[in-house]
Amino acid sequence: MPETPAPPVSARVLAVERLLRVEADGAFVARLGAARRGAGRVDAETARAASDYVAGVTRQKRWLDFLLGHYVRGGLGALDLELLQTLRVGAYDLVVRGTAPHAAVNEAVETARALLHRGAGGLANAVLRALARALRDGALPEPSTGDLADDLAVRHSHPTWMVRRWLAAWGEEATARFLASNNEPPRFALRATGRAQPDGPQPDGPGGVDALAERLTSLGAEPERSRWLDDFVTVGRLQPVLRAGLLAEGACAVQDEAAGLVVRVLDPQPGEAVLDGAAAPGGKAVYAAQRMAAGGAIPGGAGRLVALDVSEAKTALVAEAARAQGVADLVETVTADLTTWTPPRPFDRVLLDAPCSGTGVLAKRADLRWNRSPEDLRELAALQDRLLDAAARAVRPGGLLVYSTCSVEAEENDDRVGAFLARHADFSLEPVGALVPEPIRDGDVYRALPHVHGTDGAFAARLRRAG
Ligand SMILES: C[S@@+](CC[C@H](N)C(=O)[O-])C[C@H]1O[C@@H](n2cnc3c(N)ncnc32)[C@H](O)[C@@H]1O
Repeated sequence: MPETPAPPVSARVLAVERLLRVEADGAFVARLGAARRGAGRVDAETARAASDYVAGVTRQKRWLDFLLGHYVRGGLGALDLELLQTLRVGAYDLVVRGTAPHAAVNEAVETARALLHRGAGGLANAVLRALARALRDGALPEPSTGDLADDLAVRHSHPTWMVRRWLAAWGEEATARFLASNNEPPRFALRATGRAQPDGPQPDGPGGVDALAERLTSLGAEPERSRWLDDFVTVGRLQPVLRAGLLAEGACAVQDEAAGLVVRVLDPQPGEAVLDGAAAPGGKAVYAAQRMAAGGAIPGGAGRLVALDVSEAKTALVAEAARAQGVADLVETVTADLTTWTPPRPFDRVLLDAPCSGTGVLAKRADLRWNRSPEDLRELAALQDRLLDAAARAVRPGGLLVYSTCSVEAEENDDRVGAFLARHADFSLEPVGALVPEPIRDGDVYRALPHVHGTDGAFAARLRRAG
């Protein structure tokens, strides 16, 4: 008997199944997506559409639950979990994606029936029709608790404790813009590696960016040149880039412009000894090595970048990226705990891209906002101080230490630099100056903010050791 092929699964059903697993296991959204692909009954387009739903609903769930709570008698707590997720996907379709109400409601009814029973379909129909009517009439419920932090947190779907901190630091207008930007579908930046035309002549533009842009255009990826870096482009969707194998081939690397600018702040030079003390998965280390290689001939083969990370599995990723992008001979990987590691020699430049809360990358890491707590910030600050002290021991007299994070919290950025300088009289803050474009500088330091610069959030400071 020939096997009957399994019926295709709809993107919304697949999204609901994945959302249930996210809630049950706390599994990271991106990895979940990867794990389900290739299961047979789901084609690539359906899997991609489901991933978009999972990321979007995960980001917006506080706002979606607030809306749905107005139309579900007895409250959301009484619903089957499958039905709750189905309603979230339906509400996301309606209020965020702007899917036609008829289609959004029908899809939700079908999803509820497929996963539960007819009755669930009826409830989905009633709830989402009521929501669609409110949307049509411009009468969506708005949070109004009288507590601005709480109201903004619900409206923009963030934890209240985070919003309270940003309000205190930045005020209402900037906070609201930041929150909104964390819910925008992110654009992805790609760094040209000089290998976009491996068999052709030396490509034009820094890092062969023109050749890369040409290839991306031919794939329909619609690249735009980066506003901040002459060797970066941005694209709206990564799928065509992945499908064409450009990453595996080493033709480009996925790296946010904000991360690329940290390497510009480090400004590694050919022939120097450079340490990246928290290197995995290697985006900055590999870019730094490429800048060193592109900067000119290395006298006597001197000049190497040591990429150190505490995680052995992740250090392997650095080596892999260095190989794929053609700088394996410049990058030496080391698996060690930086706080107990003895540097084999003094380094001209040291980068410490510290573990952090990641509040600058909330748009890309859909689940991150729900997995952080105020205690994390305190623990991270203590770890950042220990790592900074360890990194400082590796810097030669007269050498440079660059401290960076992908956080927007002063407690992880400016305050750590201030505390470091108070502990280390032999270091002083050196302005980043023209190493990064003027609009993305903040006094002496580099600070990228998603709602201001359209990049991830990031911070970097140059700390010069006295000679
Ligand atoms: C923000 S990530 C680095 C990202 C990397 N610089 C890049 O651009 O791809 C921080 C890294 O610090 C590493 N790390 C944490 N504690 C460490 C320690 N004690 N010693 C060395 N590395 C550590 C983590 O494993 C993690 O890979």
